[in-house]
Amino acid sequence: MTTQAEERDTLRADVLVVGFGKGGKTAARALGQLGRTVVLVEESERMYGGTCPNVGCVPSKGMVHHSRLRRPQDDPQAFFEQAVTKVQAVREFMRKGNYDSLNALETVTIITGRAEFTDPHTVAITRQGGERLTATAETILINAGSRPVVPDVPGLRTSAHLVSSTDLLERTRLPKRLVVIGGGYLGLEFAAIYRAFGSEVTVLARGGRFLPRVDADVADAVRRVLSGEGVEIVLGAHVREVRDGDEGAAVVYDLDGTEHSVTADAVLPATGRAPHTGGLGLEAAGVRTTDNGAIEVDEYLRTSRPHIFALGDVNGGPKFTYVSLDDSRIVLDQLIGDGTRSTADRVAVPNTVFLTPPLATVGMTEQEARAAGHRVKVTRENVADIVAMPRAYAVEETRGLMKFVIDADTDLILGAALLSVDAQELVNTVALAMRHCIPASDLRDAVYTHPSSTEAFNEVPTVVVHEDART
Ligand SMILES: Cc1cc2nc3c(=O)[nH]c(=O)nc-3n(C[C@H](O)[C@H](O)[C@H](O)COP(=O)(O)OP(=O)(O)OC[C@H]3O[C@@H](n4cnc5c(N)ncnc54)[C@H](O)[C@@H]3O)c2cc1C
Ligand SMILES: NC(=O)c1ccc[n+]([C@@H]2O[C@H](COP(=O)([O-])OP(=O)(O)OC[C@H]3O[C@@H](n4cnc5c(N)ncnc54)[C@H](O)[C@@H]3O)[C@@H](O)[C@H]2O)c1
Repeated sequence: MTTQAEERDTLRADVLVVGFGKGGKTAARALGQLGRTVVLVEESERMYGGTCPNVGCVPSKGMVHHSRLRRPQDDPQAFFEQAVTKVQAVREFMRKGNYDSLNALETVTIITGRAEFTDPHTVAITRQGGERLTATAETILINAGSRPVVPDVPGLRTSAHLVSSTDLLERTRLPKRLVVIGGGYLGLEFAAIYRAFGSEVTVLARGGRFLPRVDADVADAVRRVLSGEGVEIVLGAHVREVRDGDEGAAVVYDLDGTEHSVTADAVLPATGRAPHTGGLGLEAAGVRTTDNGAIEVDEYLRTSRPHIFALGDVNGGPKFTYVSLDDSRIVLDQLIGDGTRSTADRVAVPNTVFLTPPLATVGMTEQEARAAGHRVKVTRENVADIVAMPRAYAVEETRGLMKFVIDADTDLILGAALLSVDAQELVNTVALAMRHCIPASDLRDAVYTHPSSTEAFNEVPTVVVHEDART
């Protein structure tokens, strides 16, 4: 039974959103604009807008940008400090913009506090300082994001030199020697950023193959770019221990049966992120999780309680801002549309590792295409050799390559890997072509602006380096 005081402190809304991430805020705005009452609960006032604008995509790409502007005569520490200040100012601008744009809607109430389910329709909210209130709604959207995983390496979690990506983005002291454990998205982006700012950087990557999710020729090209910038990449490293000492942390690893050690004043584990479900009280709501700790959802993002949806990183799908955004489209379609949109509609979702030049990929690798039974035609060219793309020379960035994997029988594009200037933009055009079954020859014969990077598409699909024989 609820007491009178609890009744008074209970917020009632049509929709309750837990977490101010991309999916949650987009859905909250759309529903609020339609006149639905929405309560959005965000645990930290520093996180209005979620991970991406505060401690993720936007500040990290800001740091990529600033790191490339450093000239040899610039003092590394002073330059770095200025860059952090500028990037944090953008964060503040975006944080405020995110808050204001939702707060401006009369139908939306933002509560800053931590939400925990007490039953399938209710959450208890604990504000900073301990004040508690409750919120209840017919429909609930969970958009609680993810948390970095710190591997269970002796000495790592207690090391004074352990840093997270958030720590690195916020601190104004440039690490002299950075060791990155893990060679995925975050590891490689941060390695390149801090190297360009002037840190000595070592990436310890497990497994014998660099970037296992791309073809070996592309991975080699990426490795050459990073090594050329002075990033040391150790493949097949098994990190055994982190030992703090006077000179910093000694990161001890095995390589081919021999023990090695590298000393660092900052150690960044970049070994993946896990869905942030701890403390949500999902049991009280009857919401099931998977073996990986993600909230279990169907293709419409409904959880095991059909009135509760999970959007973004917390549902265990690909961890990208644009996927969280697409999740909001699916949920909105369930709530106010015809209910047909689902995760199955996602075809040719591209992604980019924001190196310099960026690596952008979409669809299948050459290996995957063959495994899927296609007769494959591969076209590939080094950026420096693409006559149709003088932009690479104009902007002095001729590193990298472009590669297309094409179905040799249908001429449909199966996948592409673009390591080149502007790749983060180019890949979206390829993805659109793939989604709409536009053949490679149409991409080749289209009229593009000049001098642009897209012009490369006039040429690269003609440079065949391999075609599987007909069987
Ligand atoms: C350094 C870095 C760089 C990245 N770069 C890119 C990139 O370039 N491109 C890209 O697409 N993706 C990138 N990502 C991934 C991207 O940031 C995430 O996939 C995306 O932000 C996830 O959004 P979301 O909607 O799942 O939730 P989030 O934006 O993570 O929001 C979840 C919110 O919920 C709040 N919350 C959690 N639990 C509770 C609770 N119990 N009560 C109240 N509030 C709660 C959190 O404080 C948080 O604000 C990057 C990630 C990192 C860390
Ligand atoms: N540009 C972008 O879109 C971008 C940038 C940064 C982060 N992100 C997102 O953030 C998430 C987290 O990034 P991430 O790079 O941490 O994860 P990730 O999954 O991309 O890479 C983790 C890497 O760490 C390795 N690894 C795991 N355990 C290890 C261990 N004990 N020792 C050594 N290596 C180990 C894995 O083999 C893998 O290569 C990603 O899923 C990604 O979606 C995206």
